[in-house]
Amino acid sequence: MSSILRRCTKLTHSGILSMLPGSNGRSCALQYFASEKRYSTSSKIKVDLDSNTGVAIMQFQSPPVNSLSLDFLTEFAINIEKLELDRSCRGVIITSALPKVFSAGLDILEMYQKSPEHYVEFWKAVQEAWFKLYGSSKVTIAAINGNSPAGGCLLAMCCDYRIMAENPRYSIGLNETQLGIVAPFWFKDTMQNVVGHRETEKGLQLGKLYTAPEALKVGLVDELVPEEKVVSSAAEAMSKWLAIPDHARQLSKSMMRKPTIDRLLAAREADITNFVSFTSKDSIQKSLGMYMEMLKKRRS
Ligand SMILES: CCCCCCCCCC/C=C/CC(=O)SCCNC(=O)CCNC(=O)[C@H](O)C(C)(C)COP(=O)(O)OP(=O)(O)OC[C@H]1O[C@@H](n2cnc3c(N)ncnc32)[C@H](O)[C@@H]1OP(=O)(O)O
Repeated sequence: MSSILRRCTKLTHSGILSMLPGSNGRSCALQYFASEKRYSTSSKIKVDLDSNTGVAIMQFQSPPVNSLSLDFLTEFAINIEKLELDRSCRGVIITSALPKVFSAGLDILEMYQKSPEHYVEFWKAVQEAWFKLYGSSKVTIAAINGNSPAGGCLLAMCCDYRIMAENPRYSIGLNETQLGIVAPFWFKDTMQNVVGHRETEKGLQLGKLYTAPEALKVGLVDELVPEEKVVSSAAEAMSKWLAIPDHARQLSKSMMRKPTIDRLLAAREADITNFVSFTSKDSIQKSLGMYMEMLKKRRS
């Protein structure tokens, strides 16, 4: 990994990168990885695995805002599973290829005016993505280079380490209550495991979107770096995590996360039933419809 950083630094200093369109530290890291094995070319997510370092970079590329649709979540779970089974992969960096947004969270359209059967399928995909990422034995680092509300925040919180762009206009948090919906218990558990009980209680009730500096202060993210350095800093952090023997780190991770995973495993079906009956309520549909309208108005 340090070879990646040395190479990035060399290129930046030599000015070669500045001759490339849209070049910056972020693209340097991406270009380096891109020169390695293209792991997957699915439409919404790109994965490149560097066979020398064992580090994969997963880039979300689903315009306009990387919302977590059924298709996106399915692709995501498949990619994480594939990397999990690949013994040559030791770590995964998750980031966005789109400007200003890491992920806008669950795709609201998947929860709006659809059939109960669709809600079941969608929620199973949300659960599956969480099981795969939260339960991954690999080192997972979120390189958060844009806004990351709700489900986007959940994905980031599932990772072992979070690095966010220090842009104060970017925010992250579980803002579900602002939409009139309630984050399920395992979203809450995941947040509580990151920032503790008190901050989760405040954050969840208020549906708080933390600015990048606020997120650092409460421990929702671990580092803030200039936007162009988010991916290279993630690569740097990754090298520290990979210096620990895999078996010892993996057992420690599993020991910390197993109770949280077991809790959803035991309540998987009930959680789906709850989601479907909650989402199907007229009042919830009304709230979601109004929220989508608000997003559109804000744009115009
Ligand atoms: C008792 C308990 C039982 C359990 C019950 C469970 C209940 C369900 C729990 C489900 C939990 C849900 C978690 C979620 O993830 S909900 C999603 C929350 N997401 C948000 O609130 C983010 C909304 N989006 C934004 O704030 C902004 O888009 C942005 C991410 C900051 C980006 O801003 P931007 O200015 O760059 O882009 P913008 O113009 O706003 O958007 C572009 C188009 O994209 C559409 N869009 C945005 N977000 C979503 C989304 N999440 N899903 C679908 N579509 C989205 C937006 O409407 C624009 O569309 P258009 O171009 O105008 O048509």
